[in-house]
Amino acid sequence: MIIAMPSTNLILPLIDLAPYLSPDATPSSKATVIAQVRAAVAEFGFFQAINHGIPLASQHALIEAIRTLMKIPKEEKLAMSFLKNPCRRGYEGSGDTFRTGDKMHDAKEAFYIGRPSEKIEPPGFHGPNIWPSPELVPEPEFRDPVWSYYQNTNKLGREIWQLLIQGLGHPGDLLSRFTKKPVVMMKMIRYPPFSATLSGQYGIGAHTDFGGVTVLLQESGRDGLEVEYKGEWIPVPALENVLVINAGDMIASWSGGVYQSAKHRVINKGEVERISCATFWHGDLDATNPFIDGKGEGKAEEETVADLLVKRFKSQFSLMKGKQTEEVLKGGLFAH
Ligand SMILES: O=C(O)CCC(=O)C(=O)O
Ligand SMILES: [Fe+2]
Repeated sequence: MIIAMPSTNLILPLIDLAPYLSPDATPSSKATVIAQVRAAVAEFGFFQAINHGIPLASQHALIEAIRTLMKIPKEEKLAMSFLKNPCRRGYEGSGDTFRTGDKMHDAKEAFYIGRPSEKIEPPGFHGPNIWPSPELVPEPEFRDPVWSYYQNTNKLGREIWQLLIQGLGHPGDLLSRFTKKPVVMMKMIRYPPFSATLSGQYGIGAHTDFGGVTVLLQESGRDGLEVEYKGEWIPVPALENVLVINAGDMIASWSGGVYQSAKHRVINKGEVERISCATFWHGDLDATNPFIDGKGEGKAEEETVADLLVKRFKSQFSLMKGKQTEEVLKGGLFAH
């Protein structure tokens, strides 16, 4: 297989979040970080973050938990398939995702959890998470570290949203306008080694994230992520304790194009599997652009978070067997 090699020496900005997040942050140290984040996301749509507040032990435990889960027998994973789940939690098999325009299915496999709620309401969005039975994977080996990391990343996603909001000149607490019960989905991913992918197949094909803030943890040393910048692919190294943060299409649209939503893809060229975890921090299902005070006109401005989620699902699963797609859509399911 011929892989286009990244042809650039560019690196994504690396931002130290401590002067914003630490208890002794001052208005001026916070302003510096707000400006750095605004500049990075306006230019690249992405940045790398250090001193982000997620303990290293929590990151390591999560990576191990994902590795453990992915090793259980295939039929046990398929029994938890997200395609059968009424609120799109659970297991996505290799080959389940196919974006319109792609030549091949993604090689990755994934497992989703989200904000848990007892009731499935509305169908397709909010509901309980599913977990492997403790006999199969004891809770300390999956459920506990995953839930603990989810809470950490959920907290960080909120902070990043506030940084971006302030970068547009609004008070950070504008966030409360669209986050009463926000959709915050976490996708734990395994990319097979290069030798186990088909010729021409990507781990995850080029795409933009469609929603709000994405916080990505990569297993350190397992490179593979590339971000498009002015027609070139910038490789993003997988560094220990460095998170990769990016804005989705909804932020690009809500910000009137100030922030970019950049295309990115993953090719695992290594001879070992690659583990990563992306948290997608969106907003309330009925939220529309909070920056225009409900006065905006035109389709893009009226699109709700729920509309965007459904649209993405339709485009990613367009080539699934017809009947299955219909059933899944009827249930209001969607995917990232
Ligand atoms: O695994 C990665 O490095 C990127 C994942 C990603 O882009 C996504 O899930 O949307
Ligand atoms: Fe992505």
